[in-house]
Amino acid sequence: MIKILKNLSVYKWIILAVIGLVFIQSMSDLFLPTLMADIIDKGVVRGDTSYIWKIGGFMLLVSALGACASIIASYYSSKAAMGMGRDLRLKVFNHVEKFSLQEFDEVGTASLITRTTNDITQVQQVVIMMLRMVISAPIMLIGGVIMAVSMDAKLSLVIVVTMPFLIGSILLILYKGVPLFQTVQKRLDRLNLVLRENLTGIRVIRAFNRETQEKERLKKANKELTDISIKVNKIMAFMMPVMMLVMNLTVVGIIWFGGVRIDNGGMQIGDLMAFIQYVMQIMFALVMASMMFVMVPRAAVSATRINEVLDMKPSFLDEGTEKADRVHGTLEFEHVTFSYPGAEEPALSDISFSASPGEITAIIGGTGSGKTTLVNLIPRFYDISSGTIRVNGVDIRKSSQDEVRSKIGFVPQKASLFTGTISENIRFGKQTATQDEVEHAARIAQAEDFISSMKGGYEAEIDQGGSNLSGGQKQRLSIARALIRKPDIYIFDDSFSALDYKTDANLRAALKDETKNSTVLLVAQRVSTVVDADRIIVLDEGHIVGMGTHQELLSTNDIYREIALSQLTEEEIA
Ligand SMILES: Nc1ncnc2c1ncn2[C@@H]1O[C@H](COP(=O)(O)OP(=O)(O)OP(=O)(O)O)[C@@H](O)[C@H]1O
Repeated sequence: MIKILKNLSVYKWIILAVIGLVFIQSMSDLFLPTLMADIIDKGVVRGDTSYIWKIGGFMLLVSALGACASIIASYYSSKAAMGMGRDLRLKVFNHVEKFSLQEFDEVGTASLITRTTNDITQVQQVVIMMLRMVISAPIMLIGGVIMAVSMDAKLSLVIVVTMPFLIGSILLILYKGVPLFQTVQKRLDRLNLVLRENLTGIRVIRAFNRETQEKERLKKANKELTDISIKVNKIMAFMMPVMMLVMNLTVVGIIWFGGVRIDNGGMQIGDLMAFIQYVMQIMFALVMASMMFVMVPRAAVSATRINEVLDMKPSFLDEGTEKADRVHGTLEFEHVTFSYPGAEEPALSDISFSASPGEITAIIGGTGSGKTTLVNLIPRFYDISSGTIRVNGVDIRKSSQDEVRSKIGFVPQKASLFTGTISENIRFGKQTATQDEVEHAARIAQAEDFISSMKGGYEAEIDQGGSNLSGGQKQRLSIARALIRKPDIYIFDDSFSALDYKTDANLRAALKDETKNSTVLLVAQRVSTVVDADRIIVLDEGHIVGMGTHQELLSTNDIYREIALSQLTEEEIA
């Protein structure tokens, strides 16, 4: 929590102002009962109206000052807390941006979202409370005790008796409630996860008629969160009644014993009324403090969750400085082995090959053979366990990730687009691209026809996740986005599978010219897509089990022949 609060340091002047204002407000609150005692004892009892007017006016002034200080303090404390929330969200987001996919897998996207939103809001709320109460509660407590004792030390014994009850019951409630806060946040994570899966997977859920089961799943996660929240609130709900009970009993005790003291002539009526107010202030200070004790542990849980993300070191550092431009358009894998964290077997073992400019290297293999894993290693989404990968003749660990990625045009297996226009989505690959470049990329990616048939053409809006486009259209835009960069290395991860055979063939033909000075890595399921490749790598369970041209592999590689025969006729193969 303290670590998170350090983020407030940029607002130190605002905080100092809040502290000053809260101090003024607390002092005026402490001063008022004494003035009231004065009015009663010297004005009301003696019938001195001018004294009542004089002190009454002064009381109004003091309260006005206190009220102004309180309003301005509220404004500035909210400003500091909200500012801190904004900064933290940005900080977490920027930090997460540096993560490799390994860290994403570890924390989970749903949890990252909860941590950046709900957890930060929890901390934000507690900061507002803290700024207001951290100063005023001790002042009111200590000031109240001093004033009460100075008014009547004997009567103060009543507080000494009741206070331990109050503090004891608050501690007991906290002891029961606080451990549950962690569970509340975890269950919120879970609810977010189920919600996210449901909303993003709505088509599949409907197609498989899984609505009922999914509703049940959501109901369960929702109920679990509700149950634990109710449990926590039930415990916390005891707090107020217990405190009010003790407070009211204390007041009854004071009136009782105070009445006796007034009867004996040891105390004046105005003093008793002021005394009651001071005791109320002491009790309220304790109530405020206990509210802090409820909110701080909850926010501390959130702070820990935020810190977990902030403290998470990317599994590899981005320390390389070399320029990746020794031999343009080349890609080399040298004895590369890679295992996912926690996996028993490596996903890729001893992968070696090299590709030169103008060449197409295709990767083919069964599902789960490691094709996507292999291409994900090139932009350094994951770091390899051993071996070397060279892009443009430079070891990717010796260059910065930005440098390596700037040389790559990556088309992922699942086309993901962003809200915005078609041309904005294509320009995602190169911000500075001209309209001609955008159109050229779209033409090569065989996207021109469908773009021009859309209302607004290149300025047509794309819905969230590209939901108003077909799978093949999304795929073509995602290809255009990579082409526009004119990179040294093109990576197509099974990017042609959503295209019909004709478009697939046209696209590959158009690409040939475009990629003369680059190297192309092409993951494919269809043999027809890879027949013209200069080199086909056959992957099986993470191993290269064959490498060569279509014809070479047909005669030498059983696995490749099997794949080819399952898809093409004997004539097509020949
Ligand atoms: N993020 C991950 N964490 C752990 N294991 C993973 C992860 N991604 C993939 N794997 C495992 O690595 C292996 C290779 O997966 P990969 O996605 O590379 O296969 P693929 O050949 O691309 O398959 P497909 O053709 O179905 O896309 C699989 O056994 C898979 O279970």
